Amino acid sequence: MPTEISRLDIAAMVDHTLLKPEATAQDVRALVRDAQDLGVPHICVSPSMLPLSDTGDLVVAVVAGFPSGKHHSSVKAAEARLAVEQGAREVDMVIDVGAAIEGRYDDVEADVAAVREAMAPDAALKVIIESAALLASPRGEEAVVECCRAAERAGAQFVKTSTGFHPAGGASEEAVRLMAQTVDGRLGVKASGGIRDARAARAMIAAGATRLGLSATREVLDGADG
Ligand SMILES: O=C[C@H](O)COP(=O)(O)O
Repeated sequence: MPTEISRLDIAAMVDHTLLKPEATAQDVRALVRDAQDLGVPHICVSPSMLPLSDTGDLVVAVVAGFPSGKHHSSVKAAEARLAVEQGAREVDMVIDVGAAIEGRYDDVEADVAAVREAMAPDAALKVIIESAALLASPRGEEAVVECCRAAERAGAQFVKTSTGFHPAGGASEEAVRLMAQTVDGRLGVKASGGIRDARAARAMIAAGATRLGLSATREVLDGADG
């Protein structure tokens, strides 16, 4: 295990995340305070929580088409546009996983492109491919690789493993490694879903993750001390 990955290294990669349906405005205020207290640079929240105040230097990410990805592309695009207008600097969109399972990668690309075009050029787009569901599907690794390629062709800045809400599971080292090999440094790779301790976080970074989506940020960072 690469113990040379320090707490600071991990913290710099974290999107401190609150996407639970029952989240309140008070919970989001606590998320912002936690992020500032823990020294993480980004937070990730649901669209209805915007606009936020008193976020200081925090980069705000908002999800679109979350969590099913089964929204019309124009709806995902409208969510992304509004989020950026309301102060988000990053958008985490969910693909239509069923389209990928059917091998309709051009449709995946068009969906991502619609969202990318709706966003200001300097805002970053992350594309959630629900890697555990794709790896469990008949096309397996091909679907992961082709979705990463579709995201890149459509102009995304990151590929992201998981919503954290899919029954197939969240991030795995296998998925992160495959995604990182596919984008080969041209895009970032965000590992998210089920990362609960420092050991898992370090394993994801060693596999090629450049960003971590965590709701258990405090537990992960506390475990990375020393
Ligand atoms: O996008 C981020 C995920 O929803 C976070 O998942 P988690 O609650 O399993 O850390």
